[in-house]
Amino acid sequence: MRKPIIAGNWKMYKTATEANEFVEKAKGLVPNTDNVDAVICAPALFLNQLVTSAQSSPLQIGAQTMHEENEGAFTGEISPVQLADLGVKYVIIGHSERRQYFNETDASVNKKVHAAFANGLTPIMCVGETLEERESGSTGQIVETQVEQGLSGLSDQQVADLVIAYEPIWAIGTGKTATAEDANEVCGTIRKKVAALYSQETADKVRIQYGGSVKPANIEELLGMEHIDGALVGGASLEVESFVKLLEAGSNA
Ligand SMILES: O=C[C@H](O)COP(=O)(O)O
Repeated sequence: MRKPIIAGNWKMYKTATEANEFVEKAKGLVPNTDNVDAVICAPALFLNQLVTSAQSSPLQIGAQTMHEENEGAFTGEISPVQLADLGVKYVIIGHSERRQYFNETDASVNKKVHAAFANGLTPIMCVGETLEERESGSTGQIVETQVEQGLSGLSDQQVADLVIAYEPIWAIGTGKTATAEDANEVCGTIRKKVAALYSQETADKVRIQYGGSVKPANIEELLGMEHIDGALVGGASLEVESFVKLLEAGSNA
């Protein structure tokens, strides 16, 4: 059985003070980690302080993006070496907002996934279709291509260790959630693609999250689905109370 992973993505929200207060409060409330992985992906500015504050608690800290090079003249960017040095464990790669506003492509996502592994970070690789793509019936083909290109050149072990987040773009921050059945169907398509590219054994190990308007009211149904192993959560991860409820659902899944 795959261990559920609930990851909050704070995006560009919270001040340093608010971020600290959240982690101080949340870290004592994270349920039994044998049953769920709990991650907060915070703005890069706060990673240092949050890793320190979450130390020796089950809460793990992740980044929201990174550059693919270890170092260099890339003004404003943050490297995998710098993240790993801080003690960051996870990094979101290729979130749809990065693809849409910062020109990230499947090719750059693939480079970043390799760079994350090379530095001991676990990538949360995001895939998902637009509303137009869904309506034209090309969801399966879109996510299969994103998976194939994003994973290109990885070993079986690396694929088994990474996390894939399926986020239909039309469901992000809109209050519209894919039905649990629809989300499960696409997560199943992703797993089947991993099996075709690697092996059934590897596909059975990779954890696939659903993301898009996940909240305490809908998480249980989503986690009850065969191919959904967790959630990547924006809005509902900003308040301790709702984040902890999501973790509890993960722990009981
Ligand atoms: O990374 C998280 C997703 O973009 C989902 O955001 P949301 O839960 O606010 O819809």
